[in-house]
Amino acid sequence: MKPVIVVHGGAGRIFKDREEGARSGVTRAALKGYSILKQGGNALDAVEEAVTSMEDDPHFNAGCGSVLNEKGEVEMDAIIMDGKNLASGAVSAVKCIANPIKLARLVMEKTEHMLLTDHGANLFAKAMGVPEIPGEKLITERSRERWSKNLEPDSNPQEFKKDPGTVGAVAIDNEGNVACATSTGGLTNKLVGRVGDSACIGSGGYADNHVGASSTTGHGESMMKVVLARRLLYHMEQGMSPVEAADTALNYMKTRVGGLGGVIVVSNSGDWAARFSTKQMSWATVKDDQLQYGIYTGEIHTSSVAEALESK
Ligand SMILES: COC(=O)C[C@H](N)C(=O)O
Repeated sequence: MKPVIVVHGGAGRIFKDREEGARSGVTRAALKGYSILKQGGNALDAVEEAVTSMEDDPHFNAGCGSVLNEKGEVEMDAIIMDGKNLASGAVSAVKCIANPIKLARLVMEKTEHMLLTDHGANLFAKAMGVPEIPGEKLITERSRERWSKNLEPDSNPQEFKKDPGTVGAVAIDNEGNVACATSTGGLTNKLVGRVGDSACIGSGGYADNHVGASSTTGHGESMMKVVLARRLLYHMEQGMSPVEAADTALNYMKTRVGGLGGVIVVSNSGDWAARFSTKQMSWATVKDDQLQYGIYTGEIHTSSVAEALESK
């Protein structure tokens, strides 16, 4: 099987001054994940690496750069899933951790559980030797500014546009295993303790070697109502292509509950899609040593991996 990776850096509205940062952040993440796959690495390692790269990038609403809750703190959600055996691990409302996706992987691999939340997730991090960092280190000037303007959370899902930047990745490796990973700071001014789709299996992501893997972004409560990540894989099981399945699931979410969002997906035969019902979503993919990326509907830039690495 030829390896493929697809990543997203969040659906919503990306302000002009953030576009270049979002494009280079998603391409960097896709190239990092792909280089693991090219060296024979597995899909789980590739999606973890890609998401870690975007958690560390302050352009995105995940890890450093996360939006702030009503009390001005960062609380993050993340999930990772292995399509080989349907194992998955997640953390929700976790604080003071640089890379929630790594903690989610530890939940998957080192516990009998699938989701640890809030204080329990931090206790587990401590037990695993994951360093706690001051919460301030995750806060950027921009997220503080947006919080202090007291922007309401996006209670109207149809106008979902304020907090792009959730990150995610899906991949298939040369053994045909698929995996997904998703990580977010959630919604600005959310209530303390609010858990969104990105920590919930089937909503924020799903991976099954029998069909493929998906990672989602958008208005979390809407995505949870329609179980977006699993829904689109069902459509593929029913015979749709990744593009048709993604559009059908997004359209259902829009018409049924009025929610907007975006998805990335890779099938177990290596076909992929990056689709969104919001104005924008940053995404990038590498397949056959070719990088493609974009932000607006219809925008697709293409270059070889070699060219892309040279210009980095
Ligand atoms: C683009 O923003 C998001 O994806 C937010 C995330 N889905 C949440 O509701 O927590």
